Amino acid sequence: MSGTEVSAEQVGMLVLIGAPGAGKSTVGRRLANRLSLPFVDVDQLIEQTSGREIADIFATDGEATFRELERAATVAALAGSEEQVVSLGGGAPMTEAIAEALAPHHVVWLKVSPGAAADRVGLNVARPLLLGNVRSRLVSLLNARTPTYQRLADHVVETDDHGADDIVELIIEHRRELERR
Ligand SMILES: Nc1ncnc2c1ncn2[C@@H]1O[C@H](COP(=O)(O)OP(=O)(O)OP(=O)(O)O)[C@@H](O)[C@H]1O
Ligand SMILES: O=C(O)C1=C[C@@H](O)[C@@H](O)[C@H](O)C1
Ligand SMILES: [Mg+2]
Repeated sequence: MSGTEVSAEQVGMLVLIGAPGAGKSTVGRRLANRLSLPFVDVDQLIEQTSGREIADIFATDGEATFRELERAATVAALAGSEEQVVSLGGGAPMTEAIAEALAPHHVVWLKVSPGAAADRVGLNVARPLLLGNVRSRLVSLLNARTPTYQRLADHVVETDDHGADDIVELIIEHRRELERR
């Protein structure tokens, strides 16, 4: 295979998990382009289907309402075995029904340190759980979530020292190795 496109044969559903700022949306979109696969960003899907921004759902209805919308949208996106790339919300794997729905798929954890994630997300108010001291919020989130990300991932990619395009290539190379086995 030559050029920028890569065969999608045997790729299966590829799901990106990780903290806010890990690069799930950015890497997911580029990966899907490279593999010529559909791309689903569940945060965007929730915003499109509800007609509301996630920050507004958190502020008006609270986190529990958002988590229920997230559960329904994510479990639906993960149903079946369609060849696609799916980027989850940062907290999605903490919901048990979502963790269970990940089991049949190839799950890639984009690992990021709190410092690198804070530098990437900056002071973007579209991330309601990071309001206040972004770095210390990320430290808390990562402490609580790292064991779950670790448990659910089939493949871990360290992102602090790699640009998004490099990460796309690392994931594609790993997939090729899996397919050769
Ligand atoms: N590997 C990388 N190196 C440097 N910057 C990156 C990298 N990946 C993503 N970014 C940048 O970091 C910011 C956050 O990335 P992105 O929105 O893709 O993260 P996310 O994991 O989807 O976060 P969230 O969980 O909040 O949706 C964006 O500005 C993006 O351009
Ligand atoms: O880390 C989290 O819990 C979140 C991350 C975002 O992707 C959104 O799903 C939402 O802002 C919650
Ligand atoms: Mg995102």
